[in-house]
Amino acid sequence: MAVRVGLASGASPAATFPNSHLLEPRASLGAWAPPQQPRALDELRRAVREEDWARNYAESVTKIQMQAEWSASPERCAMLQAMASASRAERVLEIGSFCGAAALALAEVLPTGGEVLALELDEYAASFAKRFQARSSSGHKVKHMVGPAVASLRELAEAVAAGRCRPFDFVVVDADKECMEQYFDQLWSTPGMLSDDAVVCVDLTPFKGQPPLRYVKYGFPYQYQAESGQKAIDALRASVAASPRFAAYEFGQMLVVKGKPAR
Ligand SMILES: C[S@@+](CC[C@H](N)C(=O)[O-])C[C@H]1O[C@@H](n2cnc3c(N)ncnc32)[C@H](O)[C@@H]1O
Repeated sequence: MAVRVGLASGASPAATFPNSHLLEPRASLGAWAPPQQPRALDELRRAVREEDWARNYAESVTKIQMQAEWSASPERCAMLQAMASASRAERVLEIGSFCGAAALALAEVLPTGGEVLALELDEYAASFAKRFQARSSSGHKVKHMVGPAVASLRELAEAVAAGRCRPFDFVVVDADKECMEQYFDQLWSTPGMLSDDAVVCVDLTPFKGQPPLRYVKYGFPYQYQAESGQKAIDALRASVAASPRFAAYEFGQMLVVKGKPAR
């Protein structure tokens, strides 16, 4: 009868073929690993965390007091990537792109020829995004429009009407809460702005993306304060739920909306 000698028998893992590689000193094993390229998106996230956003605002580098926490988390990016891929999106619009974490993540899953158009109020945030897009093989798919999103959307509506802009398949609304319903209405009321199967994701996180912050001079310590935006969030939720035009789902702090097919 053959005697089976396995690890459970107490044999040294290095004493049995083909485990001889375990005898190699650790340092030489490293030679087998391919060099790890840090992803541009990881580098972007680190740089956003390390940036002094309070000082940028104090020194008028940015228009509003921004916060590193606004940047899309790996989980949010993965969720957006999964939805955009599942809906076979080619053209993506992001309203409120900050330093471009979600825009770059979405660009990574778009097919060749796909495009992410990132709308952002602040020039500094947009140029921050461009630095990291330049280091990514998908970065060329991201284009920017800088300025108030209401004005950018109006410009886009004109371009759509003139046939200079194709409909968007996937939209992320993640800017100020005050105008979120206006952005939503601009998207759905402009003929040709959205494709028939478009998916629109609206961020529902209170306080996120809210400008400008008020500096409260009374009390101690002095601090900046922002509106939570909760009223605007509730109003959009209610109007979408009441409309026979939409099918909506809520998850991951987002309202995900699709148009219902006409009967
Ligand atoms: C929560 S952050 C966006 C995060 C981003 N989606 C990401 O993936 O990291 C909100 C952004 O909206 C921008 N924003 C706020 N009000 C805006 C407006 N009226 N027009 C355009 N952008 C605006 C802010 O400057 C900020 O960068």
